[in-house]
Amino acid sequence: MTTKPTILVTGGAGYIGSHAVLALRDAGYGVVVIDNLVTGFDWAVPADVPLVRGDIADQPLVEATLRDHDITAIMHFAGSVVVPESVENPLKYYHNNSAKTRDLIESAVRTGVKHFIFSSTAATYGTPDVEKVREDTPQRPINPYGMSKLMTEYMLRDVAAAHPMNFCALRYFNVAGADPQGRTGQSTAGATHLIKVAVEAALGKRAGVSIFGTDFATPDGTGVRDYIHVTDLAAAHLLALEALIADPARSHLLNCGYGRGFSVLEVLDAVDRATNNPVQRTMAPRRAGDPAALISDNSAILATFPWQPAHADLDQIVAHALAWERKLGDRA
Ligand SMILES: NC(=O)c1ccc[n+]([C@@H]2O[C@H](COP(=O)([O-])OP(=O)(O)OC[C@H]3O[C@@H](n4cnc5c(N)ncnc54)[C@H](O)[C@@H]3O)[C@@H](O)[C@H]2O)c1
Ligand SMILES: O=c1ccn([C@@H]2O[C@H](COP(=O)(O)OP(=O)(O)O[C@H]3O[C@H](CO)[C@H](O)[C@H](O)[C@H]3O)[C@@H](O)[C@H]2O)c(=O)[nH]1
Repeated sequence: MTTKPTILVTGGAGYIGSHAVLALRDAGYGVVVIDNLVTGFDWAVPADVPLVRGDIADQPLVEATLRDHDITAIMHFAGSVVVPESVENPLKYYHNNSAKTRDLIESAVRTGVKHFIFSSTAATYGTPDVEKVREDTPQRPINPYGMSKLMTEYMLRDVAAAHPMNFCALRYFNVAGADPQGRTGQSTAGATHLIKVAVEAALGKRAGVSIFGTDFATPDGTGVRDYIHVTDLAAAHLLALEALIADPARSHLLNCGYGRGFSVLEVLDAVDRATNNPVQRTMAPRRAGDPAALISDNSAILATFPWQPAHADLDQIVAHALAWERKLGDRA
C-alpha cells in the first residue's frame, strides 16, 4: 500500500481552509494545520488533525513543523480577507498577505517543500471590461487586498523558476456554501459576503440585507457574481495537488468559478425560497470599487484538471449555507 504524503494547510481553521482539511483527510492524505486563530476557530479543525497554533511567519516554528511532519506540499489559505479593511489599512494586507507569505515561501524552500498551492482571487483582475474573465485578462487590482495577492503570484512564479518547487495559484471567484455533511462552514464574525449576510438575516441574526447598488449595467441593475460552492473549490485544490505531484516541472494559474453569474436580487430570491420567509431588503448606494459583474471563464481549469463540480446550483449553495448557519447558532 502506498501512503499518501502529508500536507501543511495554513489557515486550516478558517472557512475555506477547514473544507480543504476535510477533503484532504477524506482522500487519505496526512494533514497538519498551522493557524494563529486570528479569524479561525480551533473547533473547525478535526480532533485527529494536528493544529499548530502559530503564525506563518514564525520561521523556526514553521520549519520545525515542515521537517517533523515531512511535508511535501503546502496549501496556503492563511491571510487577511476583507477588501474595505485593506483600503483603510493597506500595510496590514501587505504585511499579513505579502510579507508573511514571503517568509512562509522561504521556509518552504529551505526545507525542500516541493509543491505550493495558493489562494489567489478574482480581486487581482480589478474591474475587467470583458464579459468573462480569462487567466490572461490583464490583472489590475483596484484595492490593496487584490494587489497583496497579485504580489504573491509574482513571488511564486519567480521562486518556482529558481528553486525545485512548483505551484498552483487558484483565483477564486465568490466562495459560498458549506460542507454538505454539515461538518464545517463559514463561521466568520461580522462577515460581509452576500450569501453569508443573507442567511444570517434569514435566521434573524441581522435585521436585513442592504443591496449595494441598483443602477449597474446588469439585467436587473444589481451586481452579478460567479458564486462557487466551497466543497467544489476544495476538490479543485486536491486536483491541483495531484497535478503538481504528477508533473513537477509545471505550475498553474487558474480561475476557480463556474462561468455563470447571479445578481444580488437572484441570490436574495434563492434565500427567500429556501426559508419561505422573505429577508428585508434595503436599497443602498454602491460600495466603492464594486464591479458590475465578475464572471470567470473556467475553460482553463476544466481543460487542465478532471474537475467536475458537484454543487454548481445556487439553491444548493444557499441550502448548505443556511444549514450551517442554523448549526452554528450563536457559537461564532
Ligand atoms: N472567501 C472568499 O470569497 C475568498 C475569495 C478569494 C480568495 N480567498 C482567499 O482564501 C483564503 C481563505 O479565506 P477564508 O474566506 O477562508 O478566510 P478566513 O478568515 O476564514 O480564513 C483565514 C485563516 O487564516 C488564519 N490566519 C490569518 N493570518 C494568519 C497568519 N499570519 N498566520 C497564521 N494563520 C493566519 C486565520 O486565523 C483564519 O483561520 C484567504 O487567503 C483569502 O484571501 C477567499
Ligand atoms: O450586504 C451585501 C453584501 C454584498 N452585496 C453585493 O453582493 C455582491 C457580492 O459581494 P461580496 O461582498 O459577497 O463579494 P465581492 O464580490 O465583493 O468579493 C468577494 O469575491 C472577490 C472575488 O470575486 C474577492 O475574492 C473578495 O475577497 C471577496 O470578498 C456584490 O455585488 C456586492 O455589492 C450586497 O449587495 N449586500
